[in-house]
Formats: sequence, structure tokens, C-alpha cells
Amino acid sequence: KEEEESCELGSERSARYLLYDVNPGEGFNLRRDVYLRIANLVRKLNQFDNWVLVLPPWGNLYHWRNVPRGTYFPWKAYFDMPSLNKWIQVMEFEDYVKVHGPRIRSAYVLQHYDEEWSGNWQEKYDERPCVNEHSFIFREEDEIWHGMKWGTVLEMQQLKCLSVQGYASSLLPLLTKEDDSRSIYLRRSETVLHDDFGGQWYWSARRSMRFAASLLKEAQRFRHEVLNSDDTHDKTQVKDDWRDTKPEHGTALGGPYISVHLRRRDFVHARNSEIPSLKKAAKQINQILKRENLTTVFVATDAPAQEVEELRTLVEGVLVVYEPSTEVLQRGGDGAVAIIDQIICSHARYFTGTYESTFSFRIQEEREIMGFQVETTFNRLCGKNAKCEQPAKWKISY
Ligand SMILES: C[C@@H]1O[C@H](OP(=O)(O)OP(=O)(O)OC[C@H]2O[C@@H](n3cnc4c(=O)[nH]c(N)nc43)[C@H](O)[C@@H]2O)[C@@H](O)[C@H](O)[C@@H]1O
Repeated sequence: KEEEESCELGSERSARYLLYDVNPGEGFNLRRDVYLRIANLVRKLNQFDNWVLVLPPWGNLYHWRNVPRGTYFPWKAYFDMPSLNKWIQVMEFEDYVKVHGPRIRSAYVLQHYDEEWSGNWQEKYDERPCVNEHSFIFREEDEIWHGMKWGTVLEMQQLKCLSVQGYASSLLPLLTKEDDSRSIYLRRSETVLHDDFGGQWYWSARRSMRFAASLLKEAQRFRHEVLNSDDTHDKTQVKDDWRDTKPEHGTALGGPYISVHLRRRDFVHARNSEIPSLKKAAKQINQILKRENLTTVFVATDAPAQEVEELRTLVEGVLVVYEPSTEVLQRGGDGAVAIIDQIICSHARYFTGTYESTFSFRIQEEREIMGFQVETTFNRLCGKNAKCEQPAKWKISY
């Protein structure tokens, strides 16, 4: 229980701010994973000082086709801020700028070691020449580093590149050492690993990532109107506070449909032998429908419309997809649609996903949080590779 108490933040101590970002090439659901690594770093930092995590706005994502470049959504468009704040103290970047301006004391560009691998893994970090282009420029007149980030010109007093090998908490000595740095920005935070992947801290941070009420409501409406699914019948009610939600495995039943996350586009080429053809996907869907004695399949996918129509002709049942309204797209763009798809998938009686897709992983976690039987969750569609290993069962721990 102690672990679950929200951080005791001494109000008499003035806050320190940690900003972070992720490699621009990474997608929505890996970024959500990096949040967990950094959130738990902040939790550890709170043993030393009163730290606030500044949340990087969502925008310019490679896969997002309905969001114009330069448009950014705050975290509250996707996640429930009070829930996040029950684990660590967080704030939106735009609120940080309102109070402090776009100014940051120290920035560290994280990178891997460029040196030859010695064969000896040890936790370490060292200041090193920058390996990659970081696009920030040093201005001689005022001795400030500056550059565009999240639609804002950031100003940094100090910028260094840091080669890191280790976990998020490997950076604790660095961050606690600089007492005079009120604000520190960690660029390319995906470079550091989880401290506790799959452990209690991982899951607590993950459970705190509840979705925004507007998205839950829209998914609920769709489940009710189109899939005859609601939390009472599906046994998927959760407590108002995520810290009180700890159902046993097998208590959740799920709505009267199966769900599939069918990742297409770049995955079809990049993971050719693991991604099924539409025909092969339909064959597996039909088998699951038969086995589960159900007739409806909800498909979450990034596939072009003609592929969905082709799949529809091959499925022996009713194929349902979620079509967003312009209002949903305006409010949260592709990210909102992705989350609504994930919520609907996570409430199904049975779920199967795509090999190595972080989009599928986040659905599996959502089902673990609700208390589904693990056999109905950790599944994936097989491709042409005869050896079709099923996903690891990353069970929830409290
Ligand atoms: C190999 C890696 O794969 C990673 O993809 P992966 O893990 O599937 O997971 P994501 O990064 O979330 O997927 C990329 C994007 O594709 C869209 N998308 C994928 N599947 C669906 C779906 O079922 N419904 C909706 N609405 N949208 C979907 C969505 O915009 C999401 O942000 C990439 O992010 C990395 O950049 C890299 O390419």
C-alpha cells in the first residue's frame, strides 16, 4: 500500500522540473512506454527533491496522417491528468512555458556509446561528443543554446551530449548532483531502459495512465450501440481510483465480440514473414469466432480502406471497425482514434494482436488491468513463418 500512496510532495520545497522527449521516429505506443521509464525516474528523484515531470506535447508523429505538421495535442487530450498525478506530479509543457517561459537550465542529449563494445556491460554514463545531429544551435551573443521543439523556440543555458548505458535511474547521480539546475531536459529518453520492467513500479505507473474521460465515453457509446457491450454485462467495471482497482484474473468477461489488432502498412514489409496476408488473417479470425462461439469481430487497424473491405469479404461473421467523427478527429486526431480502438479491443471477450506491435502490447496491458483471463489476451496472428511464437505473458503485479 505504501508504494501506492501518491508522492508526498513537501510544498515548502520549491519544485524542480524534468523535461524529456523521445526520438521523433518513434510511434505513439513506444512513447507511452518511455513515459513509464521517466515517470519512475521522477518517483525516485522525489526522495531527494520535489520534482515535476513536464509532459512533451503530442505532434509530428510519423504515422499520423490526419494531424497537420505543427499541430500538438496536450496530454489531457488522451490521458486523465488527475490519475497521472496520483503517481508522480506532472504538468503540461504549455503550462510550464506560461510560468517559466521556454527556458531550461541544462539539456542532455542522450545517446548510446559510440565506442567499440568491450563485451562488458555495466551501468554508466559519460559526457561525449555528440554522435547524432540534435538541431540546437549555440548563440554567441547571449551564450544560449536554442532551437525549435514542440512548436516553441527553447532556450537552454547548457547543452551536453551524454553517452548512456543503463536504466533510467542510472541518471540519478547526474540529476541530483546539479542542485542549481531547476530544470533539466533529457532528449532521446528512449536511450535508457526500464528500472523495473514488468514489476510493481512498472505496473503502478502504467495503471496511472488512465484514458481521458471523453475518449472513454466515446468508446463506451460505440460498444453499447454497435457491439452490445457494456461494463456491467462485460464485468469490466473499474474503481474510480486506479489504486483501488485490483481485480483477480478471470473476473472480467468482455463483450460479445472478439477483437483483433491488425497492424498493416510498414509492418507488412518490415516484418514480412510474421504478418499474415489478409486471407490468412481471415482464416485465423474465422477459427477464433467459431471456437468462441461468437459472430462479431471488431478490427482495429491502420490498413487502407480497400484492405478492410477485402478482409470483410473473407470473414465469416460481422466485421466491425470504428469510424471517427470529424469532432473526434479535431479533438485528438489519430491519437484519439488509436486510443478509442484500443479501448474497444481491450473490452472484447478474446483478443489477438500483431507480432511485436507496441499498439497490441498496450491493449494487452489494459486487459491485464481489467482482470481478463491471460489466455484471452496474449495472442497474436501468425504469418507465413511456420514457427509462430505467441507473445510473452507479461502479467500484472501489484
Ligand atoms: C517498428 C516500429 O513499429 C511501431 O509501431 P507499433 O509498435 O505497431 O505501434 P504504434 O507506434 O502505436 O503504431 C504506429 C501508429 O499507427 C497507427 N495505428 C496502428 N495500428 C492502429 C490501429 O489499429 N488503429 C488505429 N486507429 N491506428 C493504428 C497509430 O496512429 C499509431 O500511432 C512504430 O511506432 C515505430 O515507429 C516503428 O516503426
